[in-house]
Amino acid sequence: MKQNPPANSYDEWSRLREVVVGRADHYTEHHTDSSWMLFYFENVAPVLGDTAAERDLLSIPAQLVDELNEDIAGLVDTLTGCGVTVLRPAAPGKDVDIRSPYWDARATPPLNVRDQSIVLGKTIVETAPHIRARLFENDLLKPIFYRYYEQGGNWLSMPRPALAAGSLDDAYFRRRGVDVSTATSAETAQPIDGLGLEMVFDGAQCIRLGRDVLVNVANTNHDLALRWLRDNFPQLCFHRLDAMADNHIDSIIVPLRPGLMMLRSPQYLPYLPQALRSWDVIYPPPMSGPEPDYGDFGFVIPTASRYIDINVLSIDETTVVVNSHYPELIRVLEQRGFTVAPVRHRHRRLFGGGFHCFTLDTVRDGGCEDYLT
Ligand SMILES: NC(=[NH2+])NCCC[C@H](N)C(=O)O
Repeated sequence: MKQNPPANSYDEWSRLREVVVGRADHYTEHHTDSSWMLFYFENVAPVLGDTAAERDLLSIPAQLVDELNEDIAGLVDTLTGCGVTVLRPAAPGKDVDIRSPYWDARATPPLNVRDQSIVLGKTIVETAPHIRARLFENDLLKPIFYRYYEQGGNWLSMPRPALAAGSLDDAYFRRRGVDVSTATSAETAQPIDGLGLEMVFDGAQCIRLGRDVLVNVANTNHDLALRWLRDNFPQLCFHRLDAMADNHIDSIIVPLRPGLMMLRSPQYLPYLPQALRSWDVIYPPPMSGPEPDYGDFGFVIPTASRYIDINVLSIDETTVVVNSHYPELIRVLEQRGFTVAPVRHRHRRLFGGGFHCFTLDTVRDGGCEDYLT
């Protein structure tokens, strides 16, 4: 009988053996409470404007969810066809409301499984959610995490944040003179006496390069998490990227193999550790296709930027899964000698993620190597 391997995932590019692919069943609402608004502020503020505070459940047309699920099925088929074992979270229920002593929220399905966990070598780390609606999302991955634990892997969790009123830091925006009061004035949670800013952090704020891990730190919530990572993983070298983005960085920097990365634009080079700046860079080509037209669906808002399509998933150092709706990038990668597995992903801007976000690579061949010296 085939023995399941323990988790082993140190980088973003070595041969992929096992991966969790998220699921979007019943993803027909965004609960736009203050924690959601603050997290997606850069994406949604230009569209929502001052009306944000009045909206609570923002509905997503069922047809778009169905199409998303078709595209995810295509991703699963492609990965399976490439010899990768695909694992899926347990099925989320419909209209699941969750409640803590300080707030309530409509639970988010486990679609962007990159966000609430990070695999650091043989250890699965559950991170500390920013968005209240996501606090129990990982419960649906626990069957998988137990499987790896039983194979001898380690499993850690950052302290679970209360996400009470006042837990989240808006320093990233204050530094830039951006007024986030449309997000924060919509606060409906209760405070906890004496609790200040908490440790709050998503796995997708990290990019793994073997022994070295890039960590985007944009505020005190994230700084607390960086300290936790350093204390718990003394064998790894965490590089602090100072506010390179509001939170996730996997639509900005995507290492493709040692010595080669994709980078959103040269303006991000100064944020990177010196050793990485000498890597060869592919800058994403302009997209010629039109933006999807959602006019017929009434009110839909983007939770990802137009750069979300650089969020590719590597199967190995020469094979990448890329959105078939971005033929310009496919061409550039092929010219550089990559084999591209194209997969259709129509609604990537509506659900906050591309193929890297929708996946959690639990087993890859690579080890704890030093690729920076
Ligand atoms: N792991 C993720 N969910 N990453 C998505 C990052 C999207 C990024 N904030 C953008 O708008 O481009």
